[in-house]
Amino acid sequence: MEEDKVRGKAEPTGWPAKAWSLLSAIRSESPLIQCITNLVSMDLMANTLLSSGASPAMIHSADEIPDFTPHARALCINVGTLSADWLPAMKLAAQFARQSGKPWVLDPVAAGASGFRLKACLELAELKPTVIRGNASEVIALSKASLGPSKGVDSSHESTDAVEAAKSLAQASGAIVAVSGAVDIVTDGERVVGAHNGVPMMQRITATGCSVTALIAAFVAVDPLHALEATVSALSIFGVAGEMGMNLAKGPASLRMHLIDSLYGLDDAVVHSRVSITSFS
Ligand SMILES: Nc1ncnc2c1ncn2[C@@H]1O[C@H](COP(=O)(O)OP(=O)(O)OP(=O)(O)O)[C@@H](O)[C@H]1O
Ligand SMILES: Cc1ncsc1CCO
Ligand SMILES: [Mg+2]
Repeated sequence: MEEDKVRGKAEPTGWPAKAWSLLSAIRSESPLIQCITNLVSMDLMANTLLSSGASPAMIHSADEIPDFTPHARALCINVGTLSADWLPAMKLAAQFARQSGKPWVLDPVAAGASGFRLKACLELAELKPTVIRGNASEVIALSKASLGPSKGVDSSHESTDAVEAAKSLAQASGAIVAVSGAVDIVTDGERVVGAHNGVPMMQRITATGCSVTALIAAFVAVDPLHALEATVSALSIFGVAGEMGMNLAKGPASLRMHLIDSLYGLDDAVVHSRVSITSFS
């Protein structure tokens, strides 16, 4: 009973089967995912996508976007090391993705850290992202359109503190909103679903959040009509890879390696026994 309150209601609809079928689709279709991301995350993000079976391309020049973006199956935009000269390319890519009917995912890194960053994130959120994924502090800042308190790129809040902020951001933007943390929360503004996988050590590796945002783009690429289900599946699968990796890791650096290996090696049996997704409403 007590556990039900904390973890949500048991899910009868076969989430592990859904997560496995989407991961299998990524492995067989190898969707091309364009990433415009920060300078810290490029390596881990590209390797996360490759180990899932997707095909990453870290292409950010505005000169290339008209030719390239329409060929990508999905786009990931991350503002982590934002500067004024990158923002127009981000907006242009988002517009090309929309025009070509492709999903795109926004990671509003440190949205509350400065006025420049907050304004940029709010402008990007107006370009109709399919999914917005941030940590709790980022989602609260974006939802309230206000600065901090912020530890920069790390969260000062728990994901469960951000449920109402996530719902109102989803309603205002039309996006699925995902809040990462000990429990990953995903909402379309009405439904709220939680993924309970992962290990705390994942917070000790920079860019795990950025990388799971790109993984969400790959999951949404293979099931664009069910973005909420694809988003929660991606978060759960990444968490399962973290759990499996943690069995072999000695600390953050080796977890980084084993997480990638584990994502590559996930099989039907592990996914079915480990994926833990529940509905909150
Ligand atoms: N306490 C925790 N227990 C289990 N998993 C966690 C925990 N905290 C974070 N995670 C997982 O770690 C990953 C990164 O989430 P986090 O909230 O740290 O993102 P972030 O702050 O955007 O990270 P970054 O900016 O470094 O990319 C997610 O997959 C999330 O589920
Ligand atoms: C550490 C850091 N600083 C800007 S982006 C980034 C990666 C994690 O978001
Ligand atoms: Mg982040």
